[in-house]
Amino acid sequence: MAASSSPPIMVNSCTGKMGHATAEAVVRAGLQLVPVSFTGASEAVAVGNVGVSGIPVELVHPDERQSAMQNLKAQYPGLVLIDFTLPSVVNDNVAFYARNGIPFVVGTTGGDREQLMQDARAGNSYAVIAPQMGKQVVAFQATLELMAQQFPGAFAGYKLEVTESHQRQKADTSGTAKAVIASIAKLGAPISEDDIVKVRDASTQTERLGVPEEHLGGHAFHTYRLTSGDGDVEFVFQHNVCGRSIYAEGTVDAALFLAKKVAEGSEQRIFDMIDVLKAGAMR
Ligand SMILES: NC(=O)C1=CN([C@@H]2O[C@H](COP(=O)(O)OP(=O)(O)OC[C@H]3O[C@@H](n4cnc5c(N)ncnc54)[C@H](OP(=O)(O)O)[C@@H]3O)[C@@H](O)[C@H]2O)C=CC1
Ligand SMILES: O=C(O)C1=N[C@H](C(=O)O)C[C@H](O)C1
Repeated sequence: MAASSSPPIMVNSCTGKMGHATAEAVVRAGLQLVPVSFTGASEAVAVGNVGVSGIPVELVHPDERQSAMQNLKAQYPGLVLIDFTLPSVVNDNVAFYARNGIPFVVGTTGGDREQLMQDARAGNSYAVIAPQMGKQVVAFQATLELMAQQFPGAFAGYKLEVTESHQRQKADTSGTAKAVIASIAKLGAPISEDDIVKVRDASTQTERLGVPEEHLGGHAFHTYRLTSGDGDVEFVFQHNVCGRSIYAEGTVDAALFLAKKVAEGSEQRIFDMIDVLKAGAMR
């Protein structure tokens, strides 16, 4: 494997909101953005390319991606892929990356997560896979997980209520919320993923949750409320994010971390963002 502390980075898809923000963060970090991006079959492809910080990035239709991949592997040794696509295509993409033996970072949520992990493992892939890339939110997740390990059942008998609010177009239930309830379940207050309340309408977002009008198109407001059986005690954990730069910066950290792991020939090959944070690899 090519050793690289400064790997060429390809972002799929630069036509999407997170993909574009991440590609911009790659450029901001002074790293080499591969000027090619796999994208969906929508009309965006008709445009042929998309500009990222003034760099024209060629768009590749799913039908063309295998032949493009051959060229990219030859042209960009040490390549790291980043995937911010859609829950409906993430499994197919991960299987494709794994088949091609390229290290990858997956921020895309949803899809069949068990299958996704299975495909990454079957390909013996180097990968960072996480539903949340924002450093401080990852630290919160890590803290909850530590609390669950140290004090399992500490919240037994408590009732958990979870609300997540995102931009109208978000198809799936928050992957972060799903991960957080898995930790809270170990603390003794389990709920089903179906019980997570999804808010997607603008009036509830602005009037009830306080989402600023200008961030209706890009926000992630999460509230986890734990109430004791008798109603006398309440804990509320909340993280409210406007915009996408917190995730884009964290994703660049993940790509650099992964390139280092490849260069070291690390035995562990699959990581999450808690691993990246613990390694002190988040700026
Ligand atoms: N881990 C984290 O920290 C974060 C994760 N996310 C997750 O990232 C994902 C993307 O979110 P967001 O950017 O808002 O979504 P968008 O809808 O803005 O972008 C999705 C992009 O995927 C493209 N796409 C569709 N099919 C394919 C394909 N087969 N190959 C490559 N690209 C394809 C679409 O292109 P086209 O229009 O041509 O179909 C579109 O540009 C979601 O799952 C979201 O939950 C978001 C924020 C943070
Ligand atoms: O789609 C988004 O925007 C986000 N998705 C991730 C999730 O599903 O948890 C992370 C963050 O909430 C933003």
